Amino acid sequence: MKLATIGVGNAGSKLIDQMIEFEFETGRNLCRHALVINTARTDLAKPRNIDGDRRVLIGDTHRKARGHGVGGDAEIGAEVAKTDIDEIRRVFDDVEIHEVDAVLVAAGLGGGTGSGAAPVVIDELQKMYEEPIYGLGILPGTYEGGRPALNAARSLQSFVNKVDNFIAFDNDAWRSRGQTIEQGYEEMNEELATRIVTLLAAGEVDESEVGENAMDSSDIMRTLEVGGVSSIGYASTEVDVEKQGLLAKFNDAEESESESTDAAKIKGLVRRATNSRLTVPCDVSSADRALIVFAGPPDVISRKGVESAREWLEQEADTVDVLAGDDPRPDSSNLAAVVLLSNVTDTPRIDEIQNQAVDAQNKIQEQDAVREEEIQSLITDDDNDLDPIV
Ligand SMILES: Nc1nc2c(ncn2[C@@H]2O[C@H](COP(=O)(O)OP(=O)(O)OP(=O)(O)O)[C@@H](O)[C@H]2O)c(=O)[nH]1
Repeated sequence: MKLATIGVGNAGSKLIDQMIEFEFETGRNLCRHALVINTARTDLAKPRNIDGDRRVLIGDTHRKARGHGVGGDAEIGAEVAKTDIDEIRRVFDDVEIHEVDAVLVAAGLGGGTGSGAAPVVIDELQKMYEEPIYGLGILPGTYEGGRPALNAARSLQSFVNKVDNFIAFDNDAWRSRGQTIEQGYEEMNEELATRIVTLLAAGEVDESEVGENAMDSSDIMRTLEVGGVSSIGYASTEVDVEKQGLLAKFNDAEESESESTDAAKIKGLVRRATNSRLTVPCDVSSADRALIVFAGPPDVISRKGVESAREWLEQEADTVDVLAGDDPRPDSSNLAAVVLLSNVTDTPRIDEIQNQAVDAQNKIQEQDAVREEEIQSLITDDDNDLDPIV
């Protein structure tokens, strides 16, 4: 697949940057266009793989932002994106949209810029292009408190309603003990970039150059077109280079034995990917559609294994809509299986965020009511202090 990628806010920009890094390292070419949008000048300077003219600072003339971010305020995030929409549109104009299959917008939903500005950006993209728009959103951790949860709950709803599919990543599920938050983020970004690029870069190669088992970008788009929230599972294994070289010399009996071992390994890999820590924890059987990409040297991808893995996933996901295909990487020293679970409806963390957001909203309303009462009593006291008119 070929993508135009847009990072909104700090987390969104870091993610796009990390995706490009992973691409370089593995010889892929998924992100044909990459741009980042932010309200904080210092954060905008951080990505290592984005050209200077592909970084857009918004809200620098807004009295509450002034190039320093919006401090978690999603309303200001949305406001500055609307005010500076011409600037954003001007940078979009340079995107050669006919070169890409879809647009991916990434954002941290707990932040003011990510949650507020990203939906405005998506609205604009929809006005400009016919191509599908996918969202990649990071859900804030419980430890961050009510405000990020409230931002996320609101933004999630508008993301899911607007985009063609929303791929979620849960910071809570990926947090490890004994790390600072920053160290944790770095690792999480690497994990997420590995999954998203391995999945979406399948089908980037011209069909005529690869075998009939190759995954096509239209298969991925078909799986995503059901909309809703999606989750991704991943597992990989080292490839035995020696054995690959020896395979051709096997006699018939040895070949069929080795074939069934390879088939079992392929199925085992898909099982491991499905039962691994998913980008957002969910009940696998609630998926509407699913897809498996095998990325690695084509010689080690047993057809029998692919078919039995596909059948196994059909049962697990309780859907007949399961596609499987290869992303041939002849020089790779490992084989990865990525499982996309599309439109999953049973996602406990999303329910939790919604509850956390309701609590936060109630608390804000209570605080507002107390403040209102205090103001009223001050006014009344002031009235009482007035000298009687004689
Ligand atoms: N996984 C991951 N999550 C991050 C990272 N940085 C921030 N987050 C999460 O994303 C949310 C938003 O943070 P930022 O992206 O810094 O905020 P912003 O969208 O730039 O908005 P403001 O700072 O309010 O202007 C946070 O609440 C965290 O949940 C990161 O590098 N990786």
